[in-house]
Amino acid sequence: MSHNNYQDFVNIDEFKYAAEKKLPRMVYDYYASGSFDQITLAENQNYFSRIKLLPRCLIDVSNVDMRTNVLGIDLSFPLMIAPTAMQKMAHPVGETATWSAANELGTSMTLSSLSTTSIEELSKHANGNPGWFQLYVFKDRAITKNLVQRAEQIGYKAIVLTVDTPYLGRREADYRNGFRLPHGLKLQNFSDLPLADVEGGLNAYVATMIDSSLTWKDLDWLKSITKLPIIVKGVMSPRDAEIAVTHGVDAIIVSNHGARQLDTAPSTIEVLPYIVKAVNGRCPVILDGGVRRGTDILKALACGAKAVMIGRPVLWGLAVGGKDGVKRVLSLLHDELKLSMALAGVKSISQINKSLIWDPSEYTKL
Ligand SMILES: Cc1cc2nc3c(=O)[nH]c(=O)nc-3n(C[C@H](O)[C@H](O)[C@H](O)COP(=O)(O)O)c2cc1C
Ligand SMILES: CC(C)CC(=O)C(=O)O
Repeated sequence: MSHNNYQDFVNIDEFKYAAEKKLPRMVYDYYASGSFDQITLAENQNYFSRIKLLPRCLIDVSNVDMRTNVLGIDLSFPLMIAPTAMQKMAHPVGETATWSAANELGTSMTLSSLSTTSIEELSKHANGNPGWFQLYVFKDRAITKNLVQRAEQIGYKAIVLTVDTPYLGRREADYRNGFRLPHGLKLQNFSDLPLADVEGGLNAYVATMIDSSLTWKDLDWLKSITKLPIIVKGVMSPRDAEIAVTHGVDAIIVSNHGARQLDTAPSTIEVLPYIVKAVNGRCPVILDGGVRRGTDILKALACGAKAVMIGRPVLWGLAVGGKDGVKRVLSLLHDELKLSMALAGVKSISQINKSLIWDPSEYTKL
Protein backbone atom coordinates (compact mmCIF):
# COMPACT_ATOMS: atom_id res chain seq x y z
CA MET A 1 0.00 0.00 0.00
CA SER A 2 1.32 3.41 -0.86
CA HIS A 3 2.17 5.75 1.97
CA ASN A 4 -0.61 8.20 2.71
CA ASN A 5 0.89 11.35 4.09
CA TYR A 6 -2.34 13.24 4.74
CA GLN A 7 -1.84 12.67 8.45
CA ASP A 8 0.98 15.19 8.12
CA PHE A 9 -1.11 17.85 6.39
CA VAL A 10 -1.17 21.02 8.44
CA ASN A 11 -4.19 22.77 6.97
CA ILE A 12 -7.39 22.31 4.96
CA ASP A 13 -5.86 23.73 1.78
CA GLU A 14 -3.42 20.84 1.63
CA PHE A 15 -6.38 18.46 1.61
CA LYS A 16 -7.91 20.41 -1.25
CA TYR A 17 -4.77 20.15 -3.38
CA ALA A 18 -4.39 16.44 -2.63
CA ALA A 19 -8.05 15.81 -3.48
CA GLU A 20 -7.63 17.66 -6.76
CA LYS A 21 -4.74 15.38 -7.68
CA LYS A 22 -6.61 12.25 -6.72
CA LEU A 23 -10.18 12.73 -7.95
CA PRO A 24 -11.36 12.47 -11.56
CA ARG A 25 -11.60 16.00 -13.00
CA MET A 26 -15.39 15.79 -13.38
CA VAL A 27 -15.86 14.92 -9.71
CA TYR A 28 -13.37 17.44 -8.35
CA ASP A 29 -14.89 20.24 -10.43
CA TYR A 30 -18.41 19.39 -9.29
CA TYR A 31 -17.35 19.49 -5.65
CA ALA A 32 -15.16 22.59 -5.92
CA SER A 33 -17.21 24.84 -8.18
CA GLY A 34 -19.27 27.88 -7.41
CA SER A 35 -21.72 29.37 -9.88
CA PHE A 36 -21.01 31.71 -12.81
CA ASP A 37 -17.93 33.85 -12.10
CA GLN A 38 -17.47 32.40 -8.62
CA ILE A 39 -17.41 35.87 -7.09
CA THR A 40 -19.32 34.71 -4.02
CA LEU A 41 -17.11 31.62 -3.80
CA ALA A 42 -14.04 33.79 -3.29
CA GLU A 43 -15.91 36.21 -1.07
CA ASN A 44 -17.06 33.49 1.35
CA GLN A 45 -13.42 33.05 2.36
CA ASN A 46 -12.13 36.55 1.69
CA TYR A 47 -14.61 38.27 3.95
CA PHE A 48 -13.44 36.12 6.84
CA SER A 49 -9.89 37.27 6.24
CA ARG A 50 -10.93 40.92 6.40
CA ILE A 51 -12.41 40.55 9.90
CA LYS A 52 -9.83 41.12 12.60
CA LEU A 53 -9.78 39.40 15.96
CA LEU A 54 -8.81 41.44 19.00
CA PRO A 55 -6.93 39.38 21.61
CA ARG A 56 -7.29 39.98 25.35
CA CYS A 57 -4.31 39.20 27.55
CA LEU A 58 -3.45 37.78 30.95
CA ILE A 59 -6.44 35.52 31.15
CA ASP A 60 -5.94 31.98 32.42
CA VAL A 61 -6.41 29.91 29.29
CA SER A 62 -4.73 26.77 30.56
CA ASN A 63 -8.08 25.04 30.04
CA VAL A 64 -10.22 25.82 27.03
CA ASP A 65 -13.65 24.19 26.89
CA MET A 66 -15.18 24.12 23.41
CA ARG A 67 -18.22 21.98 24.16
CA THR A 68 -21.62 23.21 23.11
CA ASN A 69 -25.11 21.97 22.28
CA VAL A 70 -27.32 22.68 19.28
CA LEU A 71 -31.00 21.67 19.45
CA GLY A 72 -30.19 18.95 21.94
CA ILE A 73 -27.13 17.63 20.09
CA ASP A 74 -23.94 17.68 22.17
CA LEU A 75 -20.89 18.79 20.21
CA SER A 76 -17.26 18.55 21.32
CA PHE A 77 -16.72 21.84 19.45
CA PRO A 78 -19.09 24.14 17.54
CA LEU A 79 -18.67 22.59 14.10
CA MET A 80 -21.01 20.26 12.24
CA ILE A 81 -20.89 18.64 8.82
CA ALA A 82 -23.08 20.23 6.14
CA PRO A 83 -25.11 18.04 3.78
CA THR A 84 -23.31 17.37 0.53
CA ALA A 85 -24.73 15.18 -2.22
CA MET A 86 -23.21 11.98 -3.60
CA GLN A 87 -20.28 11.35 -1.28
CA LYS A 88 -19.44 7.96 -2.81
CA MET A 89 -17.89 9.82 -5.74
CA ALA A 90 -15.21 10.91 -3.25
CA HIS A 91 -14.68 7.54 -1.59
CA PRO A 92 -16.38 4.13 -1.91
CA VAL A 93 -17.53 4.18 1.72
CA GLY A 94 -19.09 7.63 1.25
CA GLU A 95 -21.60 8.95 3.77
CA THR A 96 -21.06 6.24 6.40
CA ALA A 97 -17.34 7.11 6.54
CA THR A 98 -18.26 10.75 7.08
CA TRP A 99 -20.70 9.81 9.83
CA SER A 100 -18.08 7.68 11.61
CA ALA A 101 -15.51 10.47 11.48
CA ALA A 102 -18.02 12.96 12.85
CA ASN A 103 -19.04 10.56 15.58
CA GLU A 104 -15.46 9.80 16.65
CA LEU A 105 -14.70 13.51 16.88
CA GLY A 106 -17.84 14.22 18.93
CA THR A 107 -19.75 16.07 16.26
CA SER A 108 -22.65 15.39 13.91
CA MET A 109 -23.56 15.33 10.23
CA THR A 110 -26.58 16.04 8.06
CA LEU A 111 -27.39 13.50 5.35
CA SER A 112 -28.33 14.94 1.94
CA SER A 113 -31.58 13.87 0.25
CA LEU A 114 -29.40 13.16 -2.77
CA SER A 115 -27.02 10.79 -1.02
CA THR A 116 -25.35 7.68 -2.33
CA THR A 117 -26.16 5.94 0.99
CA SER A 118 -29.81 5.56 1.96
CA ILE A 119 -31.54 7.04 4.99
CA GLU A 120 -31.91 3.52 6.39
CA GLU A 121 -28.38 2.30 5.65
CA LEU A 122 -26.82 5.31 7.39
CA SER A 123 -29.09 4.97 10.40
CA LYS A 124 -28.25 1.28 10.71
CA HIS A 125 -24.55 2.10 10.59
CA ALA A 126 -25.12 4.85 13.15
CA ASN A 127 -27.05 2.63 15.58
CA GLY A 128 -30.12 4.78 15.19
CA ASN A 129 -28.28 8.04 15.79
CA PRO A 130 -27.64 9.33 12.27
CA GLY A 131 -27.92 13.09 12.90
CA TRP A 132 -30.06 15.44 10.82
CA PHE A 133 -31.70 14.86 7.43
CA GLN A 134 -31.58 17.45 4.65
CA LEU A 135 -34.73 17.71 2.57
CA TYR A 136 -35.24 18.74 -1.01
CA VAL A 137 -38.95 19.11 -1.71
CA PHE A 138 -39.85 17.09 -4.79
CA LYS A 139 -42.69 18.14 -7.07
CA ASP A 140 -44.20 14.80 -6.19
CA ARG A 141 -45.30 15.39 -2.61
CA ALA A 142 -45.74 11.67 -1.98
CA ILE A 143 -41.99 11.25 -2.54
CA THR A 144 -41.22 14.15 -0.23
CA LYS A 145 -43.51 12.85 2.48
CA ASN A 146 -41.99 9.42 2.18
CA LEU A 147 -38.47 10.83 2.72
CA VAL A 148 -39.54 12.83 5.79
CA GLN A 149 -41.42 9.97 7.39
CA ARG A 150 -38.64 7.46 6.77
CA ALA A 151 -36.14 9.86 8.35
CA GLU A 152 -38.36 10.47 11.36
CA GLN A 153 -39.14 6.81 11.94
CA ILE A 154 -35.55 5.66 11.78
CA GLY A 155 -34.05 8.16 14.19
CA TYR A 156 -32.98 11.38 12.47
CA LYS A 157 -33.23 14.29 14.89
CA ALA A 158 -34.26 17.19 12.64
CA ILE A 159 -35.28 18.05 9.09
CA VAL A 160 -33.01 20.56 7.39
CA LEU A 161 -35.15 22.14 4.67
CA THR A 162 -33.00 23.63 1.92
CA VAL A 163 -34.67 26.78 0.62
CA ASP A 164 -32.11 28.17 -1.82
CA THR A 165 -32.44 25.69 -4.67
CA PRO A 166 -35.60 26.27 -6.76
CA TYR A 167 -33.25 25.57 -9.67
CA LEU A 168 -29.61 24.62 -9.62
CA GLY A 169 -27.11 27.45 -9.96
CA ARG A 170 -25.06 27.27 -13.12
CA ARG A 171 -21.63 25.83 -12.47
CA GLU A 172 -19.84 26.16 -15.75
CA ALA A 173 -17.30 23.39 -15.26
CA ASP A 174 -20.14 20.89 -14.88
CA TYR A 175 -21.37 21.85 -18.35
CA ARG A 176 -17.93 21.54 -19.86
CA ASN A 177 -17.37 18.19 -18.22
CA GLY A 178 -20.87 16.88 -18.91
CA PHE A 179 -21.22 16.08 -15.22
CA ARG A 180 -23.23 12.95 -14.39
CA LEU A 181 -23.29 10.46 -11.56
CA PRO A 182 -20.60 7.86 -12.39
CA HIS A 183 -21.78 4.39 -13.46
CA GLY A 184 -22.53 2.10 -10.57
CA LEU A 185 -23.64 4.90 -8.24
CA LYS A 186 -27.25 5.75 -7.46
CA LEU A 187 -29.16 8.22 -5.34
CA GLN A 188 -29.93 5.49 -2.85
CA ASN A 189 -32.98 7.06 -1.23
CA PHE A 190 -34.90 6.28 -4.38
CA SER A 191 -33.53 2.76 -4.92
CA ASP A 192 -35.10 1.60 -8.17
CA LEU A 193 -37.10 4.63 -9.18
CA PRO A 194 -35.96 6.60 -12.26
CA LEU A 195 -35.30 9.32 -9.69
CA ALA A 196 -32.22 7.42 -8.54
CA ASP A 197 -30.23 8.20 -11.68
CA VAL A 198 -28.76 11.48 -12.79
CA GLU A 199 -28.35 10.61 -16.46
CA GLY A 200 -29.05 13.99 -17.98
CA GLY A 201 -26.94 16.02 -15.55
CA LEU A 202 -27.88 17.77 -12.35
CA ASN A 203 -29.49 20.91 -13.72
CA ALA A 204 -32.03 18.92 -15.68
CA TYR A 205 -32.56 16.68 -12.66
CA VAL A 206 -33.34 19.57 -10.36
CA ALA A 207 -35.49 21.35 -12.97
CA THR A 208 -37.57 18.20 -13.52
CA MET A 209 -37.83 16.84 -9.98
CA ILE A 210 -37.49 19.65 -7.45
CA ASP A 211 -40.43 21.96 -6.70
CA SER A 212 -39.54 25.50 -7.79
CA SER A 213 -42.95 26.76 -6.64
CA LEU A 214 -42.08 26.23 -2.96
CA THR A 215 -43.20 29.05 -0.62
CA TRP A 216 -43.51 29.69 3.11
CA LYS A 217 -46.91 27.92 3.02
CA ASP A 218 -45.08 24.69 2.30
CA LEU A 219 -43.14 25.11 5.52
CA ASP A 220 -46.47 24.87 7.32
CA TRP A 221 -47.27 21.75 5.29
CA LEU A 222 -43.93 20.26 6.29
CA LYS A 223 -44.67 20.98 9.92
CA SER A 224 -47.99 19.20 9.56
CA ILE A 225 -46.37 15.95 8.41
CA THR A 226 -43.57 15.65 10.99
CA LYS A 227 -42.92 16.20 14.67
CA LEU A 228 -39.21 16.73 14.09
CA PRO A 229 -37.65 20.16 14.55
CA ILE A 230 -37.39 22.07 11.27
CA ILE A 231 -34.28 23.98 10.33
CA VAL A 232 -34.28 26.19 7.24
CA LYS A 233 -31.03 26.21 5.30
CA GLY A 234 -30.17 28.88 2.79
CA VAL A 235 -31.45 32.04 4.44
CA MET A 236 -29.43 35.12 3.45
CA SER A 237 -31.82 38.05 3.92
CA PRO A 238 -32.54 39.36 7.42
CA ARG A 239 -36.12 39.84 6.20
CA ASP A 240 -36.42 36.14 5.41
CA ALA A 241 -34.94 35.32 8.81
CA GLU A 242 -37.76 37.31 10.38
CA ILE A 243 -40.37 35.45 8.31
CA ALA A 244 -38.78 32.11 9.16
CA VAL A 245 -39.02 32.87 12.88
CA THR A 246 -42.66 33.87 12.59
CA HIS A 247 -43.30 30.50 10.91
CA GLY A 248 -41.88 28.83 13.99
CA VAL A 249 -38.68 27.30 12.60
CA ASP A 250 -36.39 25.69 15.17
CA ALA A 251 -33.14 27.01 13.69
CA ILE A 252 -31.79 28.94 10.72
CA ILE A 253 -28.74 28.10 8.66
CA VAL A 254 -27.27 31.21 7.06
CA SER A 255 -25.95 29.79 3.81
CA ASN A 256 -25.45 30.68 0.16
CA HIS A 257 -25.08 26.98 -0.63
CA GLY A 258 -21.31 27.21 -0.73
CA ALA A 259 -21.64 29.95 -3.39
CA ARG A 260 -23.19 27.47 -5.82
CA GLN A 261 -26.50 29.26 -6.34
CA LEU A 262 -26.84 33.04 -6.85
CA ASP A 263 -23.46 34.44 -7.78
CA THR A 264 -22.57 37.88 -6.37
CA ALA A 265 -24.68 37.19 -3.30
CA PRO A 266 -22.80 38.44 -0.23
CA SER A 267 -20.64 36.13 1.80
CA THR A 268 -22.43 34.43 4.65
CA ILE A 269 -20.20 35.92 7.35
CA GLU A 270 -21.05 39.39 6.03
CA VAL A 271 -24.80 38.97 6.48
CA LEU A 272 -24.60 36.92 9.68
CA PRO A 273 -24.62 39.83 12.19
CA TYR A 274 -27.75 41.29 10.55
CA ILE A 275 -29.54 37.97 10.65
CA VAL A 276 -28.57 37.44 14.28
CA LYS A 277 -30.00 40.87 15.03
CA ALA A 278 -33.26 40.12 13.19
CA VAL A 279 -33.65 36.76 14.93
CA ASN A 280 -32.91 38.35 18.30
CA GLY A 281 -32.37 35.11 20.19
CA ARG A 282 -35.63 33.49 19.08
CA CYS A 283 -33.84 30.47 17.58
CA PRO A 284 -30.25 29.32 17.05
CA VAL A 285 -28.44 30.62 13.97
CA ILE A 286 -25.86 28.42 12.24
CA LEU A 287 -23.51 29.57 9.47
CA ASP A 288 -21.87 27.73 6.60
CA GLY A 289 -19.72 28.82 3.66
CA GLY A 290 -15.99 29.32 3.44
CA VAL A 291 -15.07 28.08 6.91
CA ARG A 292 -11.50 26.83 6.52
CA ARG A 293 -9.76 27.91 9.74
CA GLY A 294 -10.34 27.79 13.46
CA THR A 295 -10.28 31.59 13.41
CA ASP A 296 -13.23 31.51 10.96
CA ILE A 297 -15.24 29.50 13.49
CA LEU A 298 -14.29 31.96 16.23
CA LYS A 299 -15.38 34.91 14.07
CA ALA A 300 -18.72 33.32 13.21
CA LEU A 301 -19.42 32.66 16.88
CA ALA A 302 -18.33 36.19 17.79
CA CYS A 303 -20.91 37.43 15.26
CA GLY A 304 -23.61 35.42 17.00
CA ALA A 305 -23.64 31.99 15.34
CA LYS A 306 -24.29 29.03 17.61
CA ALA A 307 -22.16 26.76 15.41
CA VAL A 308 -20.79 26.50 11.88
CA MET A 309 -20.97 23.81 9.22
CA ILE A 310 -18.39 22.79 6.63
CA GLY A 311 -19.11 21.25 3.23
CA ARG A 312 -16.16 20.92 0.88
CA PRO A 313 -13.37 20.33 3.44
CA VAL A 314 -15.12 17.09 4.40
CA LEU A 315 -15.22 15.99 0.75
CA TRP A 316 -11.48 16.67 0.46
CA GLY A 317 -10.79 14.62 3.58
CA LEU A 318 -13.01 11.83 2.34
CA ALA A 319 -11.33 11.78 -1.08
CA VAL A 320 -7.85 11.68 0.37
CA GLY A 321 -8.29 9.28 3.25
CA GLY A 322 -11.89 8.10 3.74
CA LYS A 323 -12.98 8.15 7.36
CA ASP A 324 -9.49 8.91 8.64
CA GLY A 325 -9.12 11.76 6.17
CA VAL A 326 -12.33 13.35 7.43
CA LYS A 327 -11.16 12.82 11.01
CA ARG A 328 -7.91 14.63 10.25
CA VAL A 329 -9.84 17.55 8.67
CA LEU A 330 -12.10 17.81 11.71
CA SER A 331 -9.26 17.56 14.19
CA LEU A 332 -7.24 20.25 12.41
CA LEU A 333 -10.19 22.64 12.77
CA HIS A 334 -10.78 21.47 16.34
CA ASP A 335 -7.19 22.18 17.33
CA GLU A 336 -7.07 25.48 15.43
CA LEU A 337 -10.18 26.70 17.21
CA LYS A 338 -8.81 25.70 20.60
CA LEU A 339 -5.56 27.54 20.02
CA SER A 340 -7.34 30.58 18.59
CA MET A 341 -9.66 30.78 21.58
CA ALA A 342 -6.71 30.60 23.97
CA LEU A 343 -4.77 33.25 22.06
CA ALA A 344 -7.84 35.50 21.96
CA GLY A 345 -8.30 35.08 25.72
CA VAL A 346 -11.53 33.07 25.87
CA LYS A 347 -11.82 29.80 27.69
CA SER A 348 -15.35 28.71 26.91
CA ILE A 349 -17.89 29.08 24.14
CA SER A 350 -20.14 31.24 26.32
CA GLN A 351 -17.36 33.84 26.61
CA ILE A 352 -17.22 34.40 22.85
CA ASN A 353 -18.99 37.62 21.83
CA LYS A 354 -18.61 40.52 19.45
CA SER A 355 -16.07 42.33 21.61
CA LEU A 356 -13.56 39.85 20.09
CA ILE A 357 -13.93 41.56 16.74
CA TRP A 358 -11.81 44.65 16.19
CA ASP A 359 -14.06 47.67 15.75
CA PRO A 360 -12.10 50.91 16.17
CA SER A 361 -15.30 52.97 16.51
CA GLU A 362 -15.80 51.36 19.92
CA TYR A 363 -12.57 52.84 21.18
CA THR A 364 -12.34 56.31 19.62
CA LYS A 365 -14.04 57.93 22.62
CA LEU A 366 -11.89 56.18 25.22
C1 LIG B 1 -20.48 19.19 -3.72
C2 LIG B 1 -21.55 19.85 -2.89
C3 LIG B 1 -22.79 19.25 -2.77
C4 LIG B 1 -23.77 19.85 -1.99
N1 LIG B 1 -24.96 19.20 -1.85
C5 LIG B 1 -25.90 19.76 -1.05
C6 LIG B 1 -27.13 19.07 -0.84
O1 LIG B 1 -27.36 17.98 -1.32
N2 LIG B 1 -28.05 19.70 -0.05
C7 LIG B 1 -27.82 20.93 0.52
O2 LIG B 1 -28.70 21.44 1.21
N3 LIG B 1 -26.66 21.56 0.36
C8 LIG B 1 -25.70 21.00 -0.41
N4 LIG B 1 -24.51 21.66 -0.56
C9 LIG B 1 -24.24 22.90 0.19
C10 LIG B 1 -23.60 22.59 1.55
O3 LIG B 1 -24.54 22.02 2.42
C11 LIG B 1 -23.03 23.84 2.23
O4 LIG B 1 -24.03 24.84 2.26
C12 LIG B 1 -21.78 24.40 1.59
O5 LIG B 1 -20.97 23.38 1.05
C13 LIG B 1 -20.98 25.19 2.61
O6 LIG B 1 -19.89 25.82 2.04
P1 LIG B 1 -18.38 25.26 2.06
O7 LIG B 1 -18.34 24.14 1.06
O8 LIG B 1 -17.59 26.45 1.66
O9 LIG B 1 -18.07 24.78 3.47
C14 LIG B 1 -23.51 21.08 -1.34
C15 LIG B 1 -22.27 21.68 -1.47
C16 LIG B 1 -21.28 21.08 -2.22
C17 LIG B 1 -19.94 21.74 -2.32
C1 LIG C 1 -27.74 17.35 -6.53
C2 LIG C 1 -27.65 18.81 -6.14
C3 LIG C 1 -29.00 19.43 -6.04
C4 LIG C 1 -26.86 18.87 -4.87
C5 LIG C 1 -26.48 20.24 -4.50
O1 LIG C 1 -27.09 20.81 -3.65
C6 LIG C 1 -25.34 20.88 -5.11
O2 LIG C 1 -24.72 20.33 -6.01
O3 LIG C 1 -25.05 22.01 -4.69
